[in-house]
Amino acid sequence: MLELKGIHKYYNPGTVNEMCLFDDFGLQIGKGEFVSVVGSNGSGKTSMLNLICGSISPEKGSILMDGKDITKEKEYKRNLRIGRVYQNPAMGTCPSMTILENMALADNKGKMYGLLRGTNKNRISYYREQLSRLNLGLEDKMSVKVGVLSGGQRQAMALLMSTMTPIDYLILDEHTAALDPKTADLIMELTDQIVKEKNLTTIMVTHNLRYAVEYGNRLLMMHQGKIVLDKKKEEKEATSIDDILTMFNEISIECGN
Ligand SMILES: Nc1ncnc2c1ncn2[C@@H]1O[C@H](COP(=O)(O)OP(=O)(O)OP(=O)(O)O)[C@@H](O)[C@H]1O
Repeated sequence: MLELKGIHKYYNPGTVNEMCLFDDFGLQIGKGEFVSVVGSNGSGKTSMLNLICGSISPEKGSILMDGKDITKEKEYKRNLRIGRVYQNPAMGTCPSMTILENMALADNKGKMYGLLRGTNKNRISYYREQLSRLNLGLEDKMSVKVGVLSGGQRQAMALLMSTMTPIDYLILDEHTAALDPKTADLIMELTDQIVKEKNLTTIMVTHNLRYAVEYGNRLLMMHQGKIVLDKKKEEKEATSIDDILTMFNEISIECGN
């Protein structure tokens, strides 16, 4: 279980640009939940993910992972249990390294001298097997530099790499947003497969309402640092894209946009 309790988050505190994003924000995510998060621009979705991953700290409040307070735990330590895929495919892979080197690096996350240990024969055939799941032919291009791959190919690799070590949580920050519709569908299918196979507790921020409705078992909508909609299981299944759009429109009218 992941818990955010009484979170207060300010940006630029003590300056004329001070902005309070979260004022007593709370959220509980149960083990194995796959939560889709939608919301207006600037509603705090990425900030929430950054707080969970430890990329930013709250001014007040606590973050608990399976009952343990991790509020002060460093990002690199949390990352041993969390996999994260970003919107930009370049974020999850290293362009100047080969596919093989990238896979070895991901495989050895958190270990010392990762690259050397990762290049033994058994592991290479494991990487080949994993890459072949993508159906992109990458298993036959292991010595090619990742920088020459397309965005979709890189994102598929980023997803594979972020879930290679035994993690419990998967954080997806608009991870299909930079991809063409067909490739985005492919990455979404792959995501769903991996989440189910590894029973990962997943938070997926997306502006794609179809994905938000079709995938996962819980749907959150955020607005101005608050959760304004939280639908679980059957209630989520009964929610349509039109329902979410209506809610978006109501929020916009309230804001005068
Ligand atoms: N490092 C920062 N410094 C100052 N303000 C920030 C910083 N990061 C985010 N903000 C502000 O916090 C608010 C929430 O931003 P955040 O990126 O979390 O929203 P979001 O819901 O992910 O938005 P989008 O859908 O546009 O990606 C915005 O008003 C943003 O300008």
